[in-house]
Amino acid sequence: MSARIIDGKAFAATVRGKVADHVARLKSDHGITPGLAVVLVGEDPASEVYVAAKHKQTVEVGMASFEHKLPADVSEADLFALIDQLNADPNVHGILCQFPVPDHLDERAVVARIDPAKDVDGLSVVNAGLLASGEKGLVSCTPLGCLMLLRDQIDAMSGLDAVVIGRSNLFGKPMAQLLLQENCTVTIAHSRTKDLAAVCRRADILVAAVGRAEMVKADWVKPGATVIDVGITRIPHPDRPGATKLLGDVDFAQVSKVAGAITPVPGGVGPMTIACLLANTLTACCRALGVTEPEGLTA
Ligand SMILES: Nc1nc2c(c(=O)[nH]1)N[C@@H](CN(C=O)c1ccc(C(=O)N[C@@H](CCC(=O)O)C(=O)O)cc1)CN2
Repeated sequence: MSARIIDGKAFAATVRGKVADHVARLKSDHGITPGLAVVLVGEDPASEVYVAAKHKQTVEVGMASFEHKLPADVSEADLFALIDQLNADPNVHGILCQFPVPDHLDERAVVARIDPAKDVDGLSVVNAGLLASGEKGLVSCTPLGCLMLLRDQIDAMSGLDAVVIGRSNLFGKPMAQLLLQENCTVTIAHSRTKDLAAVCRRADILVAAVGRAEMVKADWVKPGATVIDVGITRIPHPDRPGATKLLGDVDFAQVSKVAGAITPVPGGVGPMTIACLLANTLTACCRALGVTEPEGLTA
């Protein structure tokens, strides 16, 4: 048996299309252009690529993009002054600081400085608390993207066993909350979980976000399960000197023979992250204006 390959790149394009349609309506009906501000501290090469992609896709869906690049040694006070200015700017509906930030800055303090209504990364304590309470907030982009892919793949998630490997605030915890909201029976597994393979084998939905390349093997997966791979590890390409290759947390070649459906890396979950960031910015803008929110773009 060979698993269905979940095409996250195509799905993300559909999400961006829906966002663009709604942005056009906001402009024509209300004269409003949603705006996203992205703050990049330092020169991490991967972050520069992601921030450039965010800018390009923001403009493509018709939103305003505000990019702020700060030096790696920027003080916390200067970074906070910029965030305060963005919080107060009525043309900015979403704000995010690209992670990781340099070591002298505290990611949690940075997130806490952002107005929760503009926290389109959904990482603030307020938004995490709203999600945990089942109330309306802004949901972290990568878990929201995984939820959209799962809803598209599985007709009835209610009652299914879901295992999330990874317990980060950015991904594992919000992912587990979203699966719980879908009435799954949810287990959060992590580095201290006993017999991780056996725990994973129970899952109808297995979501891997451990950050260890190809850790999830075929005998960890229940036949027919839906497998979502959130890992991205870049390694030197085995056949092409100087080139690199991306690996997920799942051994794709092995697991795709057992799973019912699986996301590839690249082209699975990754593209959904930026698509959901745009969806969150649109949602934040609609809420700020008190106008109808788009359907199907939130949890
Ligand atoms: N403030 C945040 N920082 C970071 C986040 C985040 O959600 N908020 N997530 C990641 C980086 N990221 C977006 O910021 C991101 C990661 C991956 C992709 C993506 O499209 N990946 C492609 C492969 C791209 C490549 O070739 O490298 C894929 O998987 O197909 C988009 C965005 C950390 N920081």
